[in-house]
Amino acid sequence: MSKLQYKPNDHNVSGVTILQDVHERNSDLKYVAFKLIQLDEQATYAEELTDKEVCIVVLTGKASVKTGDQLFEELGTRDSVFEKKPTDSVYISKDSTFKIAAKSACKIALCYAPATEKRQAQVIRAADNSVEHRGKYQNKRMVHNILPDSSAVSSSLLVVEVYTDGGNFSSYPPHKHDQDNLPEESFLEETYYHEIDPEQGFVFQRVYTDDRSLDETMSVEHGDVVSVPKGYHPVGVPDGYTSYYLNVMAGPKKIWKFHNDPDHEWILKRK
Ligand SMILES: O=C[C@H](O)[C@@H](O)[C@H](O)CC(=O)O
Repeated sequence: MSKLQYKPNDHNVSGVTILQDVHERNSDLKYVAFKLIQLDEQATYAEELTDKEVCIVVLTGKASVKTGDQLFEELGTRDSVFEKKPTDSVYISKDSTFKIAAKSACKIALCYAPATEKRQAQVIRAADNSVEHRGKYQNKRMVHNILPDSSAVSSSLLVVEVYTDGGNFSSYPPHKHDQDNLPEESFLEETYYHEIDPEQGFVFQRVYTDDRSLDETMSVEHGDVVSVPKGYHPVGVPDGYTSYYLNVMAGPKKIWKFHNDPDHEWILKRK
């Protein structure tokens, strides 16, 4: 299996299962870190942040989040990500503590990035997500912008979720953002947390560089994480299945300026 691909764990302690935990010590990532936790009803999970900020995304179920003297309640809008509606999230800054309490069984994504300054904790309600329908032909996909680069909420963190129906590609035509070379291109590392409906499905993801010094093509399954330290990173979805992924991006500057693979950019010119 590719070193970029992470299979889920299932070690449950006191009602909390850390399904995914990708960070700089087990990946080539220096900016982005990602956790996926599953909480049994009434279970709690707490953390102390020092030099990182976090976006807590309530993927499924209902939860509350307490940080300092702020309590964000009634978080979560769906029992499955495949209800295809935005959900609620909470942004928490560096040098903070937080505690998540599960009001129902829930799945929570913890999306981390380095923070340069202390900011106000904020709830990002589902209604605050802008929804984009991108692409045509067989590269149609829907994007929920939780923390786009235009958001003033975070210091360096970008978080989006993407839905791709069967027979389509997303993150396509292949693009990359691995050069700190604005205005041409920004440097943003990325993680993909994948879910597939129905769950026995798989999607193909390729991560590759222009010189092919990195060129990994993966069969990605439900619950897998793929790390993208650099390179192009398209996803293809077989007929009959629906793909969901949650993207976390971060780098030296919170700007998403990507560069399309010139070999494939022509597809954008079709009428
Ligand atoms: O760089 C961003 C990621 O590749 C995805 O979020 C991608 O942009 C989603 C898409 O437009 O297909």
